[in-house]
Amino acid sequence: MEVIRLLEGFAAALDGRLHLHLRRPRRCMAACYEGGAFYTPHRDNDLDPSTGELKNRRALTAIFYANDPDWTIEQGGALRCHPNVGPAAGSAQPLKPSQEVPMPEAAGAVDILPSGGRVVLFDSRRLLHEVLPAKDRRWAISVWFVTEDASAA
Ligand SMILES: O=C(O)CCC(=O)C(=O)O
Ligand SMILES: [Fe+2]
Repeated sequence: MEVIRLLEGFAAALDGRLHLHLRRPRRCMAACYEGGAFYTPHRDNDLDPSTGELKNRRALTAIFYANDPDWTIEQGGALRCHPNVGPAAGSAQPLKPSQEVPMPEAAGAVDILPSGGRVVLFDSRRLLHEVLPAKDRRWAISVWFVTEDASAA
């Protein structure tokens, strides 16, 4: 599939510079949000508070949006990123979700519209993010690149 190859290309280019030892996953996900669907703030990989270990092996999230390229802010569905919250990865004392979820307009939140053709890459273990309610049907194809050793990189 062309989209997956595209995302793999971006991941490989990043790996070439950052030496994350990324591995191609076996699966990808096509997600369709409809009728005001949203996704609350989360990390794609996080520390399990009970064990202090990362919950999975996801290291890099890569998303391709398969929507109208002229998606507008009125259509909702932005990917809201909170780069100034956290990071959880590697932290001995992860914040509790109730402590770390900022107010919507909290310092430094960045909204990315899911415009068709747009590709977003981010650190699965660090970036707190959410999907705002989408008024129109919203497609996203996601690939989570993993590392052999979750503690690596
Ligand atoms: O579709 C998006 O923009 C992000 C979705 C997401 O955060 C997830 O599936 O973990
Ligand atoms: Fe996510």
